[in-house]
Amino acid sequence: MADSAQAQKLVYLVTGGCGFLGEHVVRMLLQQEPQLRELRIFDLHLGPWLEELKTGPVQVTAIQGDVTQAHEVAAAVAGAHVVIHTAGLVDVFGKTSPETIHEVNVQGTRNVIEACVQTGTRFLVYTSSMEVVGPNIKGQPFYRGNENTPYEAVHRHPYPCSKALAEQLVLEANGRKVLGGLPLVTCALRPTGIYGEGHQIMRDFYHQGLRLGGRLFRAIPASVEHGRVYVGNVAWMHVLVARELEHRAALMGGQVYFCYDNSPYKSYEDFNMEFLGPCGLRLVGTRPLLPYWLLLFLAALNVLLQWLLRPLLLYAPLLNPYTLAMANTTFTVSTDKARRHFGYEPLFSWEESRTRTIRWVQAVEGSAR
Ligand SMILES: NC(=O)c1ccc[n+]([C@@H]2O[C@H](COP(=O)([O-])OP(=O)(O)OC[C@H]3O[C@@H](n4cnc5c(N)ncnc54)[C@H](O)[C@@H]3O)[C@@H](O)[C@H]2O)c1
Ligand SMILES: CC(C)CCC[C@@H](C)[C@H]1CC[C@H]2[C@@H]3[C@H](O)C=C4C[C@@H](O)CC[C@]4(C)[C@H]3CC[C@]12C
Repeated sequence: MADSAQAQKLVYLVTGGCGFLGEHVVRMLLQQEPQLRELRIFDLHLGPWLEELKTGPVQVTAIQGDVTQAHEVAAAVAGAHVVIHTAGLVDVFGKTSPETIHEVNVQGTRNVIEACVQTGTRFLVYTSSMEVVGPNIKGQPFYRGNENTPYEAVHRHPYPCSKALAEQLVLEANGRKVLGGLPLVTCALRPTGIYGEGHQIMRDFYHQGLRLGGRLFRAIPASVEHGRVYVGNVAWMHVLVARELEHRAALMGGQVYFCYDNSPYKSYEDFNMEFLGPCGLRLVGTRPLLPYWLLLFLAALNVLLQWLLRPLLLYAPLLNPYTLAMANTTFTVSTDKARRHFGYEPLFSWEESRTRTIRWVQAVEGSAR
């Protein structure tokens, strides 16, 4: 991002820095970005682990704030060289209202962009999602596609709708003049399903398997491929993009990149078993135990129950028509755009990613006892 004369001069801001991905981005920056002077971590909920970071050579500034509040965002952005905007509401289970998802993901992103423009920050990296592309509502497969693969991106669910709108805002902001007259340089990273240490849904599946006597029951055909990428590699891509945006602004500005690594192409459940298997769980069935129409019926029933129970309690199971469509539609990427544009190579091999994730699940198991 800068030459050696600027060593230890840079100020970075990570929004959502206490989330699953955000924490990995924060730790990766501290390990891999020697030019960092100050790292600002902006989140609605600050984690206690931030304290341990404050003893290192880089000034770590924790900022409790809300991306929907423009003044809070502007105060955090002022004076930062780079903003990595990972904050977002990730909800495909109906826990939050569509309005709130829109407010956080779209208005929050708009606030980040405006803060960059108003305060003179020139480099903005946005964490988008594969869901900006698909799977679409028609359930059409996206088989090992890349950033240029034609695909009918049609969304109805609030989460992908919000991510698509926010990504569009970020890309359109590329080239806008920021305070001081220089152009804003933006780009968007689109992870597929992220896994690794801290992945809440993996934890949920693990606990569900324990409750079912060490078994999970196959619901999705093994032939349906679902793209997955290790969190450490996604974090590494963010760090590299942030570093290279200045030098390669003409090439990278306004671009989108899928996040990828060497994780194998598998179905969602078979992929999870790469970690849950060594932790003692078994996936029962070589074929789905329930026919698809019955799963669809149960998914629809869950929506009805969620609606009926809403006045009393929050019922938000993993299975609903949207998550079923996500898991049951092939969506995998195969691309080298990040390597060509900014020299990305995965920092963690598949074996390392797998070992680290298994170790983490085992630690979750230990702490649950
Ligand atoms: N997890 C995945 O598989 C995945 C895949 C693709 C893209 N993404 C994207 O990556 C980003 C991070 O996702 P994650 O899985 O780490 O989710 P996460 O929920 O673990 O992290 C999001 C963080 O944003 C913070 N946040 C939420 N609302 C906020 C607000 N109003 N103001 C400030 N901070 C707020 C949360 O407190 C949390 O720490 C999101 O933008 C998500 O859309 C995630
Ligand atoms: C049919 C059930 C038995 C299985 C349900 C699995 C379901 C909870 C999983 C399947 C696919 C998962 C999503 C996918 O990995 C990608 C993303 C993109 C990201 O932006 C947010 C998370 C999300 C939606 C995953 C959520 C959990 C899903 C739907």
